[in-house]
Amino acid sequence: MDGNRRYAKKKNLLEKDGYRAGFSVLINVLRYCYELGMKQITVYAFSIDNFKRRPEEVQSLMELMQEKIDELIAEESIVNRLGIRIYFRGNLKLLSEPVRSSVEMAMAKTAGNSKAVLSVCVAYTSTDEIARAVQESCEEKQDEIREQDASNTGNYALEQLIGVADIDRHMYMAGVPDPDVIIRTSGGTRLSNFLLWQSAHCLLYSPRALWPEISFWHLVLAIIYFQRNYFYVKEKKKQA
Ligand SMILES: CC(C)=CCC/C(C)=C/CC/C(C)=C/COP(=O)(O)OP(=O)(O)O
Repeated sequence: MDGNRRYAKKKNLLEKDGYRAGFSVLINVLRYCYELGMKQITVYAFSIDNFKRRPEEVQSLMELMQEKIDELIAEESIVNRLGIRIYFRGNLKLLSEPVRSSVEMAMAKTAGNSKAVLSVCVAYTSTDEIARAVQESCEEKQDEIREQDASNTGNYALEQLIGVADIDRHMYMAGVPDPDVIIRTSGGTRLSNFLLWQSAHCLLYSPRALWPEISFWHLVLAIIYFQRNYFYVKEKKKQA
């Protein structure tokens, strides 16, 4: 959801109002995706690198997130009306205690929704996700690794103990199908440490519009782009 601050500057708004506009667009996009039949939506809301921004900016974004999470899970919210289950994915222990509580409450309160899934990546970077998943996979196989150690043959068969499927299971994104398309707004064609593991066969679509300018038609164009390239993606997945 790139381009909120640029949008604020362009419209002569305060930075935090750029983020507010970004959140409103997220709600619209959720509705459009639902209407267009997309069942899995993942948004990159706050990276681990974003913690390095000015403390006032981080604070204001966290406050906004907390306020908006409460709106998202209100009884009559769009999320509940459409039956969307929310997951927050990332290194959640890096969040402050109040934000973490809101995030956990949102996951618990929407656990009964089953029509679609919204994954919100917060305190997330792909490299952190991969490193943690590898560490956890090793921890899980500790006993076997120790046994090999004790046998003292010097021949480690780690590739038999830890494979792609083991690492997959320990990802923050575990259980979410790999994305078909990543849409990066504001014209950038970088992944910025987002879903690196999961995007092996994924298309990247980058409309010039800033995130708060994204409309229904931008999504329709993204889908057309996907449809035109679908057979290539399908073939690549088959060969993988
Ligand atoms: C509850 C919930 C999910 C809230 C999400 C709110 C929201 C829109 C967050 C986006 C945050 C962010 C750091 C975007 C990157 O654009 P940028 O600000 O870096 O923009 P720039 O590239 O113009 O500087």
